[in-house]
Amino acid sequence: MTVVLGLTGSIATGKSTVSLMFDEYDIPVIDADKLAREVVEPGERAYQDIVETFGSDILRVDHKIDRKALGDIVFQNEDKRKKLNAIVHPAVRQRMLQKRDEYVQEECKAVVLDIPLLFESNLAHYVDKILVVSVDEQTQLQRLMNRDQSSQEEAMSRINAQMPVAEKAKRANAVIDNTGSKRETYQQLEAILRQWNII
Ligand SMILES: CC(C)(COP(=O)(O)OP(=O)(O)OC[C@H]1O[C@@H](n2cnc3c(N)ncnc32)[C@H](O)[C@@H]1O)[C@@H](O)C(=O)NCCC(=O)NCCS
Ligand SMILES: Nc1ncnc2c1ncn2[C@@H]1O[C@H](COP(=O)(O)OP(=O)(O)OP(=O)(O)O)[C@@H](O)[C@H]1O
Repeated sequence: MTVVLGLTGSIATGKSTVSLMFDEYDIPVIDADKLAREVVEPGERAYQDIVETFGSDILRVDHKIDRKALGDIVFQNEDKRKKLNAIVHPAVRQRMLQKRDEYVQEECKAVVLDIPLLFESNLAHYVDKILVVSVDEQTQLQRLMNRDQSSQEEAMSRINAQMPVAEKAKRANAVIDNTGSKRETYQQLEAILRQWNII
């Protein structure tokens, strides 16, 4: 039986960093952020809906969606964010579950669903176990600003668009504290996967 692992955390707490570590164990990862980029490519249904809802000002000269411009809109305004979510999330969910089922059919030992909004979007029932990647708020803010070269204000508006990571940690089956080095994070992941008899 394939164990379906839900990997989550809050923005910039280290989900992508941890998701890369599953490679080491040949455990496949389905990345919701990546699927969310695929479903808004020109020609896709969600692309059309986004242009109709937000106008052509959010398009680049090559007609692709200007993610920075759209992000500036939706992370400042909850109603607009909900509208974007309502367009993008159903398409992401459909692709994610299709991929999950393919791995289950292949009888993989485990498959990871890397979903930033696992709790916010009530997706916990799609997975068997939930792993939350956590850091303290100061580290989260600093890493986000460094990674995205963003101001404190921009970073805070993104952080505030999600459930606090401490809240997510309370609902997890296991928590990885990613405040230390990547090596320490890797060791925690390994211990959890052993405990769950996945490796
Ligand atoms: C607003 C958009 C265009 C900004 O794109 P950008 O390339 O700047 O960011 P990216 O997609 O890489 O997301 C970075 C992180 O932001 C956070 N985030 C993204 N969307 C949301 C959202 N709707 N609500 C809360 N947090 C979000 C996640 O932690 C994500 O890992 C994009 O995030 C988007 O289309 N979001 C809606 C779809 C979505 O919810 N994706 C997240 C998981 S499915
Ligand atoms: N243990 C660590 N030590 C130092 N830097 C780290 C560590 N873990 C992650 N980082 C850095 O912090 C930033 C955020 O990490 P990452 O992109 O993995 O977060 P994320 O949770 O996937 O973010 P998002 O929600 O935006 O997808 C990245 O620049 C990453 O290189």
